[in-house]
Amino acid sequence: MTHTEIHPHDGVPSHVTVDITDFAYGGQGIGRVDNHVVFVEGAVAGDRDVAVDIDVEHSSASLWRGEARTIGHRSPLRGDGTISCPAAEKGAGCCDFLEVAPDKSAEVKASITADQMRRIGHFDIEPTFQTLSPYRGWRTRMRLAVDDEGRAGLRVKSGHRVVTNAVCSQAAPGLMDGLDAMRFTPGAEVILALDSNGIRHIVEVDGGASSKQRSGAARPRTSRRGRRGHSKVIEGGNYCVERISDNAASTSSGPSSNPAENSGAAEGAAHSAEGRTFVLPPTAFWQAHSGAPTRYRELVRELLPEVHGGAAWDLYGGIGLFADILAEKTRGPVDSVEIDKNARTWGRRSLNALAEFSFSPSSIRFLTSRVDRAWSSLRRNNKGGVDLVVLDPPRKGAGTKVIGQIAAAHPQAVVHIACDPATGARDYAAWLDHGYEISSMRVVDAFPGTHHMEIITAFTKRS
Ligand SMILES: C[S@@+](CC[C@H](N)C(=O)[O-])C[C@H]1O[C@@H](n2cnc3c(N)ncnc32)[C@H](O)[C@@H]1O
Repeated sequence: MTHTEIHPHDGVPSHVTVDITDFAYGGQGIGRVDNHVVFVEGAVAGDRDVAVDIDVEHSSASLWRGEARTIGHRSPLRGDGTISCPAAEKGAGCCDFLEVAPDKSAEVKASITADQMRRIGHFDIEPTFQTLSPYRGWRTRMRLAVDDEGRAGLRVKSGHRVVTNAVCSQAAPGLMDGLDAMRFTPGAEVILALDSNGIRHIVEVDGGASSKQRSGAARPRTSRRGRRGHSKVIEGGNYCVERISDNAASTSSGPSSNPAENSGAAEGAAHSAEGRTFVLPPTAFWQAHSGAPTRYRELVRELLPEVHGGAAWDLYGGIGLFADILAEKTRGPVDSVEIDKNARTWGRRSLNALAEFSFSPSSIRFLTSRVDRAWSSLRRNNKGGVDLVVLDPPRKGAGTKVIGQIAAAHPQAVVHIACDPATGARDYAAWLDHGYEISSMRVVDAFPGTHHMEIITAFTKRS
């Protein structure tokens, strides 16, 4: 049923009643009123007779945005409402997909992915989907903002206000405990990491605020000033570690109620994946879901063929989560390319800690470079060409130019991991344009309770 109501403002009504037919990538429900598309927060595809308060300020003549006030008939995709997030209830922009039933979430995300592939990539596909346990308490890494009073918390969905004194239900047990009592530098950011030994690492890094905006505690000694959202890892900062579970004995300097007093060199956080231990700074990239590193390694292993005597690239490689798998597959050289200059040291250290190898550890080379500037080194290192490629770019994707450059080296098989279906669709279409076909696309519900997902796609060269 559709129904528009009263108080038109520049042609945009203040209330409508709609049926919700689809999901937007962003988690909102989509309904239609005549020729108008309505994006509805809090609505789920399949809801009917949804009364919507329209946000007139943020709507245009053709696209209206609003929030569900009441749901006439609930969608079968809805959960029973028993899962909640205290931080989201206070306005934090964290858990924005809790209306969808946990056992339907992966399927819904696969259909959102298929929709993005069709609209942006202009190809049809039905991805398979997988869940990842646990559904709540899965996040081992968090980046928090610090408010004017030095309290750390999550930002509200749209805006800069920081939600404090509320735990996000994504957080692994203990990750956010006791934050209310801690004080940090106003304007800074706080990284929390819970490692596989049950050690919590708390690092204060520069949040990009000017010194005039700061007050109170001293600046982190070794941090560099950076823009918010800048992709470089900011090193140093005030740091403390503490043991919050009985999994292992801690050699930490904490606990402390004031991490700002615990300035010191960053120790590594130990994370395990498929039984392998990777040690890396808490500020470096590591997959957020506790089960993701193992699952992704299993998928990369499953989706790539063995090419003994070949060569491989692990692009956007982090500390080399996939490099040893590529080395096993090729028994030849693997180049892991990563922009973070610490990755080489920590990647090598983690590799050297391996007790057994089915490959030569020296065959894995860590290159510190942007991927789009690594071609001459990669060509020099791989005169015989490359056979296998894993690429795992950040949310903005690799871009069509980079895909073209990889494709020019003619790898026979590629696994491309995308955490955004829109940029993923653009990049995947570029592979199709360069003579590759999709042999498998898996959507993993790796960010449960949020609208995010991970898409792991295998391509093979068309003969
Ligand atoms: C999604 S993470 C994947 C890391 C790794 N594959 C893993 O799973 O642990 C993306 C990585 O790309 C790195 N990165 C971002 N932009 C880059 C670029 N232009 N060139 C090389 N690495 C980049 C980031 O520092 C980050 O480590």
